[in-house]
Amino acid sequence: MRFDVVSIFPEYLAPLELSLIGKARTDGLLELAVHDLRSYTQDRHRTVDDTPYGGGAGMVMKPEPWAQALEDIAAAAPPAPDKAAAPSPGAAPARKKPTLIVPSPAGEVFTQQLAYELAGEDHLVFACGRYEGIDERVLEWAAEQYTVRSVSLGDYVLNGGEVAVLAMVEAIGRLIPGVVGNPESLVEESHSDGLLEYPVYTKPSSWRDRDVPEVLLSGNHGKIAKFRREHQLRRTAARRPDLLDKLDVSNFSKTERNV
Ligand SMILES: CN1CCN(Cc2ccc(Cn3ccc4ccc(-c5n[nH]c(N)c5C#N)cc43)cc2)CC1
Repeated sequence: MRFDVVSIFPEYLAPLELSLIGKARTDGLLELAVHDLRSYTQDRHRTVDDTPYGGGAGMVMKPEPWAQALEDIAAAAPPAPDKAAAPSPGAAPARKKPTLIVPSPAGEVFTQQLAYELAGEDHLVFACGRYEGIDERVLEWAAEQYTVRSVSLGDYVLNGGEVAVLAMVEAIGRLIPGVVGNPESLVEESHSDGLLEYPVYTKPSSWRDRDVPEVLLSGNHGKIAKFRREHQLRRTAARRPDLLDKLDVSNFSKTERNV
């Protein structure tokens, strides 16, 4: 998997050099390059924005620097075969388009399911907009050589796409085999089974007069699993009832439905 990120604030992406993603890069499990959009400008002021057509507050990001950057990145990327394309005898193997993720408050919401989907891609390119956004024609033009997806981190307003890209790269990168030491820890995660995760505890077993639930010290794995499942359901019902609506509760046991 290769990640390319374009931003006018490349230093914003420095945290991706740390921790799991940083180690995965060092170990060659993934590639990640951050590009300064201003290096694709042609004027001496390195201009990336201008006033919006139709009026309105703020500035809009000019299309040309984005086109230069995205052409450069697509051209530099090693060709990935399109495994889904039917081979045609005598023709060059079909190249899979890289995916361009454009963070936006107006995008489809980023979910764990989308993280899994994107973790299966060979090449993800992230366009971090700023100001009031990127000229819409860039997304239209980019569709010739990219699969373009506008994605939102959630229903709140940020000042640009960098924070969203930090979250998305971490959520996607950790799903790449080998990045997370113990793949088991990817199985029982919030949202992986549609429920929020259960509460976790560690030593000491008694802390400031608060004890770890006895069942967790029992060694009875059946009871522990039951305790954890019940607390997943309780927590989800209390904090995210919307997730329960999406689940097929017919495969819940009677007691689970009454938790
Ligand atoms: C006329 N007005 C009408 C209101 N719009 C709305 C608006 C448009 C951009 C911005 C700032 N910004 C620029 C690039 C960029 C990328 C992602 C996000 C973002 N915010 N929240 C998420 N979950 C995000 C993600 N992912 C924000 C961004 C702020 C507010 C502006 C134009």
